[in-house]
Amino acid sequence: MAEQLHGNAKSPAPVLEIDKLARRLGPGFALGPVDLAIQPKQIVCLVGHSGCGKSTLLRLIAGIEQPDSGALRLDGRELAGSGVFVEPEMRNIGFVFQDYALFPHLTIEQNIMFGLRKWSREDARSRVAMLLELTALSAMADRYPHMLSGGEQQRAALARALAPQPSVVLMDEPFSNLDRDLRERVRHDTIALLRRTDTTAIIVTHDPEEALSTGDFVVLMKSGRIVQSGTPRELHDRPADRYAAEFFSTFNRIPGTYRKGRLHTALGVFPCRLDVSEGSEALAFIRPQAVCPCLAEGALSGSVRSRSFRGEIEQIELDVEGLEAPLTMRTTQRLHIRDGRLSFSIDPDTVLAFAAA
Ligand SMILES: Nc1ncnc2c1ncn2[C@@H]1O[C@H](COP(=O)(O)OP(=O)(O)OP(=O)(O)O)[C@@H](O)[C@H]1O
Repeated sequence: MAEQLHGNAKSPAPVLEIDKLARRLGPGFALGPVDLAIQPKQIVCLVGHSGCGKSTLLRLIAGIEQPDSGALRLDGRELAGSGVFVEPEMRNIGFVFQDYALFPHLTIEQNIMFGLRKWSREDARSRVAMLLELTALSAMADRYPHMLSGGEQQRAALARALAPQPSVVLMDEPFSNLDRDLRERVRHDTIALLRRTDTTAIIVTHDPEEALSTGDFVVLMKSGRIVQSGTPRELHDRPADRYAAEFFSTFNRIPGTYRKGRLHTALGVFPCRLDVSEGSEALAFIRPQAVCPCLAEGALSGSVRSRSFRGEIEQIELDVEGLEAPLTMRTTQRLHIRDGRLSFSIDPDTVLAFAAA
């Protein structure tokens, strides 16, 4: 009992509960069933390649699409499922569209005010003033959307979504319309604003790095299903399968044979747990940064095929006896390589193993 109480104290009731939600779109694509629980104040990144169903899931949560089956609860209230369907405008959910979708004929202040028609005039005015201030748009309150830069429009769209104090804000690729330099800054400011306002947010992105650096919790999708969800570190360091591993990182894939809890390869023997029979072929996934140059001559060495200096790091391709493909190494060290040969070691803690099939 004590354990249960402790467990409850650690994880508060989820804001949003998605229970076996499913939706078929035409003959070619089926989403789900998807299960997900989102905690208060969490920033969740929904990530995956184009067409995996991220936007469909977001639209189902928003109520723009109706599910074929499953249930959706927000703050314990049923939004969809068992004959219930709450219309989008009654859901208490904010939405920031990829193209921001600001009303062109309204000023920025009027855009933010739009969702507050049921508020008293005084409360609405003070809420809008506060959001203009928080998004550094006070000086632009009377401008129309086309008179704002891309970054400013993004902030205005976020302020409009936050105005009615939604339980959750959904953002569909909110940074993809911005050029690279601006994207980094706008992303930083957006996350800071979401944190300052204690907002629960679901952000869709197809960029693995953006997902890892932005989300408290990352949900990786493929073909309408969730492949893995967890903290950014869990997904990066302990991917559930090859797909998840290769989505977030590049690897050297080294063939080997599985025997007695170890993977035997041309680069050494690595302890691992695989659900395959003794003697099966398997692959060691070795990150380029886990291949470490040794100054002294070591047991492992290779001849340098190519070097590519990239500023902070150098990438080196090595031909190693026993390996068909070159081994990629990334190092921050400044190396003086003599005779075209380099000794190296492998950090075994970061090596992953997967069945070959
Ligand atoms: N109205 C529709 N009718 C039929 N198929 C659809 C419809 N809307 C989307 N699809 C298909 O459903 C799949 C998932 O689309 P969705 O927009 O959810 O993917 P996504 O992961 O958000 O992709 P992207 O990153 O490119 O926006 C795609 O294959 C798409 O072609």
